[in-house]
Amino acid sequence: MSKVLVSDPIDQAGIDILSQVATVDIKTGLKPAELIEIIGDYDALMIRSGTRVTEEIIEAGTQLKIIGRAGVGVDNVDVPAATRKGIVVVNSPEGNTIAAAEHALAMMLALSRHIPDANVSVKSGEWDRKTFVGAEVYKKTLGIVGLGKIGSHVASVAKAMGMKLLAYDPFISNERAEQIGCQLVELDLLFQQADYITLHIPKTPETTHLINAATLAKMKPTTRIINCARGGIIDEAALAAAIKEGKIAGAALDVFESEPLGESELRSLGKDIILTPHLGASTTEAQVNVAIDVAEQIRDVLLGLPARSAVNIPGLGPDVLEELKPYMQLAETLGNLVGQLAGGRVETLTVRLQGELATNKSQPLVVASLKGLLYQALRERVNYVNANIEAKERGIRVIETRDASVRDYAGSLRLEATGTLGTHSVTGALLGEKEIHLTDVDGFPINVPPSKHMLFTLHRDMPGIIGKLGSLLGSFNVNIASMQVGRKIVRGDAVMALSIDDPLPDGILAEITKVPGIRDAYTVTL
Ligand SMILES: NC(=O)C1=CN([C@@H]2O[C@H](COP(=O)(O)OP(=O)(O)OC[C@H]3O[C@@H](n4cnc5c(N)ncnc54)[C@H](O)[C@@H]3O)[C@@H](O)[C@H]2O)C=CC1
Ligand SMILES: O=C(O)CCC(=O)C(=O)O
Repeated sequence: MSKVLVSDPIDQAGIDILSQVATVDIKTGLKPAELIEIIGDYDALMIRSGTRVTEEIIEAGTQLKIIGRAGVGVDNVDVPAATRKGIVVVNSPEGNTIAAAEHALAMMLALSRHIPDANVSVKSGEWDRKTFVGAEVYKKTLGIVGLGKIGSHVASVAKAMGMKLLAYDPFISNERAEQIGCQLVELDLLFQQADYITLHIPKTPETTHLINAATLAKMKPTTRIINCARGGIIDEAALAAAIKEGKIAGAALDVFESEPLGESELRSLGKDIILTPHLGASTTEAQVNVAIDVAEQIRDVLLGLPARSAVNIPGLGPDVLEELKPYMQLAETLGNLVGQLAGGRVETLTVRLQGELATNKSQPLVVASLKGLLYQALRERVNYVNANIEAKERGIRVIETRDASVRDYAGSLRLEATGTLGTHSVTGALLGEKEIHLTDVDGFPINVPPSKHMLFTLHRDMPGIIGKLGSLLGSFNVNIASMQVGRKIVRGDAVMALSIDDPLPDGILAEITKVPGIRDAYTVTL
């Protein structure tokens, strides 16, 4: 019989499901070394946010087939390490949406009316009605950063409370925002105008310290911030200073840069701050939902069935998967690339399946393309199962076309993304069994393997331009690994594709477009 280790408190409903197919051991509060010592005995690990599943733990899990995260965020799991070992990582994308949204709303109201401190005051025998005069949320402006599942629910309740809604989410369409009753605005405007700011975004390199001394300085002295998303999106030292100096009115935090919260200035800010110990998902209902959702997936995977919310491995039949696997990687890479070239908000993605891919069997490649396209927005939380729904929610129209007559390669894939900043296209194929090559960018033929950091330029094909670009990059200490020019006619327009060793330093793109003859430059990280 399989063995499952449950290392965080999980609702009994989940344990009951696991017990149908496995021996279940519940061992909470294990230290990393203790977990490493025992994990080798288990086929599955079920966690909440308390267990950090590091690469070391994954390496020690020699029998592990699946890691189940009873919740949304999988940032406490080293997903790439699990993927490398062929371990499925599953989560529950929707089981705690309402709980987290309600917690954010409760925090907003509690902060406005000083409920926690007033409660403590009465319980200690006082009757102080002066200290706790609050503010109404009615007719105030709520700025929602991240209009996904939780942000959208917060929006609909806040609307009913008479609040004006601004939102910032670069991956959501205006139509979708309007449906929810929000006006999409740039982040700076949201910071300047909002009376309340609530964060509902993942923690990514782009969102880390999104709230910092500089952005706090843009806010009104009456602004209150709520973070029930992830610790680290707010620079806690800068927040504490801003509250102390009266630059903003207060904050309510459920999540912290380091959890459990240790010594922190945040604890000393009195009634202007509310702190809860990562309780967003802690409702009876949500805990039942996520426990069932994840336990069912663990049971299925242990029975050899696909998982419905795998964040790393598609829930497709193994035979189809085996055949399409190299092309799935191609589709994801092209989706990620074309999304970054298009920039802004993508409205339409056209996927053309060419040559031997022009069959119904290749449909998963459309999903894989979408997964790649959405990677910048959702990181490891977009998967083959939710990519379609996530695209639909963002108002992205997907057009699928087939052309069996294209025979340059056995099979190739062309993606075209149209968005608020224009249209871009990329084509790719496999060389040999699985070596990915980009064969066309924006209609210009090239033949380069994608690399982690790339730079593309659109320029006039004229003498000296390559040298100038090379010297400019050199002056910024950017090392070029390879470079290729694609052109249709001599001295016409051309595309240059460069693989570079490191990400481009800030500000250099603007310098590149100042080089005479270079019209546009794009940098991507794959
Ligand atoms: N406190 C708690 O106990 C809980 C916390 N969470 C956290 O709440 C957050 C939101 O969860 P969901 O709404 O379920 O996720 P979601 O994926 O439905 O929504 C996230 C939204 O953020 C947007 N986004 C991504 N990068 C962005 C950026 N740089 N700027 C603005 N928007 C950006 C995405 O387009 C997406 O619409 C996650 O971080 C999740 O881990 C979720 C449940 C419980
Ligand atoms: O498991 C928990 O209580 C935390 C939930 C959470 O943060 C999430 O689902 O992302």
